[in-house]
Amino acid sequence: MNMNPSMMQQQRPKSKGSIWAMYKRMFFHVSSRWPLMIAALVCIIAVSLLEFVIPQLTQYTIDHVIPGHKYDALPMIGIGILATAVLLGLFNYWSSLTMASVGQRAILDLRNELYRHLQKLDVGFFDRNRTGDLMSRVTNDVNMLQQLISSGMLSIVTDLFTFVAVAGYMLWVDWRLTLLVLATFPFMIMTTRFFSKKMRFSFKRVQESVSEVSSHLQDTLTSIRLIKSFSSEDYEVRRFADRSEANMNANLGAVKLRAVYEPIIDLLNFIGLAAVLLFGARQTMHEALTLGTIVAFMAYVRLLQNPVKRFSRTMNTIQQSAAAYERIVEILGEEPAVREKEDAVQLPVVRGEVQFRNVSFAYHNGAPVLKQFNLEMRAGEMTALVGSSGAGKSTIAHLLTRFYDPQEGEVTIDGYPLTEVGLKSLRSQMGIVSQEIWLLNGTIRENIAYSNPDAEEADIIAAGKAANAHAFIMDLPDGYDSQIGERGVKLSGGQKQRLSIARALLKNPRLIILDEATSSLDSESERAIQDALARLLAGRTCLIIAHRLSTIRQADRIYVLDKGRVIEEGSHEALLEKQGRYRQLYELQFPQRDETDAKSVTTGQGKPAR
Ligand SMILES: Nc1ncnc2c1ncn2[C@@H]1O[C@H](COP(=O)(O)OP(=O)(O)OP(=O)(O)O)[C@@H](O)[C@H]1O
Repeated sequence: MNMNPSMMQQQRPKSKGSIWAMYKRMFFHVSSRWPLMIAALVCIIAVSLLEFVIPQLTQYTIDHVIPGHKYDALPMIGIGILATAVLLGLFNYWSSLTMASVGQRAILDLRNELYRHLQKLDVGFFDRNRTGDLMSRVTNDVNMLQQLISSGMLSIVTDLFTFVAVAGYMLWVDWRLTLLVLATFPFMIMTTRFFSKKMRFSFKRVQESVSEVSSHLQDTLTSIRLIKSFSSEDYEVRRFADRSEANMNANLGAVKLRAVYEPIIDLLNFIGLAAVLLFGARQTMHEALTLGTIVAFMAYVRLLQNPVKRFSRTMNTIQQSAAAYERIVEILGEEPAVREKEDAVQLPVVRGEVQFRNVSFAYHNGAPVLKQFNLEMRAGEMTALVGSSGAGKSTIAHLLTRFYDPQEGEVTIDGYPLTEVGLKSLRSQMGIVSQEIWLLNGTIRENIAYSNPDAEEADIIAAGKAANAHAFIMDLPDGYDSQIGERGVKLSGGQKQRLSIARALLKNPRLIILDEATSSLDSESERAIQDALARLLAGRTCLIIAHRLSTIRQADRIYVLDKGRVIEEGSHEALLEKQGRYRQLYELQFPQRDETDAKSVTTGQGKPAR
């Protein structure tokens, strides 16, 4: 079941996505790099102080150098301005560099934290959320924060420092003129507060629309064969265009807000400037101020307004980051439903005795799948599950691997409840060969060794041979180093299956879960797979989800399921004799075969070595 990003938000408690919380978390990520931060701060202070020098030199030139005809002071003033400009450049360069390196490190940490957290979440979480949306959060949303840290954070600190220093100095020079300028600030704060909320909302829409685009890409590019086979390219192009347009509209909405907000701040700045000019001109005419002071004061007003103007632009980045941050904390705030207890027992090597006791289970918001379900698997035996599609067979395998926890009842292995044991110690003893074959982009060797990364080359080849895969692997141009493509697209169905068997063999698990493929293979590869499977199953406890009854005649115990309940149970022969559901299913699959024939098959011939 998929849900869009806004659905994900409705489900969760409202996250504390405030700007302060965002800064606190980002500060936590950079706190260990305090020497670099102090270096950046020193540079910032130096920049702010140096900003004063040029207006001071201007005032000195107008008030003293020009009236006094001090020609010999001019070269020194020129050198002073040049030196200040060079130092300003250097300190700006150092502060940008140090803050960028601190910021990039924080982003790296955050992205890794997010990915680590995603890896901890349970399978149910991934059922409910779209891969494209999650990808967009880890890439696009984290990138948004990158902007905040590398440029936004620096400019806020610089601007704040400059603002306080300049305002303090101006108050000292002429408090009345300064108060005139500062009178416009409450209006700026009100305007900023008004727009910041709207901007955040608008940026959230932008980020969500990006995630819609990303989800669509993920869905369709991974299903390109489906699209081609139904000739639905044009349909998908139209759907993509709709999502792209929604993204464009969301972006335009954000731009519109910014386009209104910035001119309002500029207007307030001009009002402040005009007030200083008019009042200052009067004072100068009354000779209460020197011409140099008023010129220098106008420069200070600019210095004071620069950070305000810059801040109004940074606001954009801050709100964009805050919207992205909200989407990131939504995931970080998500708790895994399947969790390992702190005092979890590390499971010793198991015999493989499994019990399902009164287990009831439903998927998230779904109808009950298992109701008061009981099942027993004996160590070293083969237990098979049969039943109509949707009866709950794969669900039983999911509960055994603890991909999900049941709402009622318990599942135990060798008497240990699964909820009490370490997840790694449980899953490391299980091998899953599923009808949906999970392969990663990479080489054949990497895919086989995924179950045991420390495996020796000889073991990998032995697994390949035991899985009847060695011959086809050696026929490939690069043998075990051949690339198999995304999800193994370069391999046939049967080859993929044999690779997954080789991977399970290399793991050498105590317990095997075989969710049998329904796909019909040609008889040669079917025999190759059956042989490989027989080797995999030999000597282990096995749970087989059978679609073809021919493969489970040799099972020690067969459970027949219907709508999440066991309706029959026993050996193949006993179940055939019952003349119940199993027999019905059997006759459906083998319509020509009579009972005697069926029995003769089950009692010997064709039974794989176990
Ligand atoms: N991840 C999931 N989220 C929600 N519902 C699910 C999920 N997986 C399965 N279901 C539902 O649970 C029920 C049992 O599914 P399950 O896959 O266990 O059946 P099955 O017996 O293995 O079927 P089949 O033989 O077709 O593979 C079905 O109704 C299915 O729609």
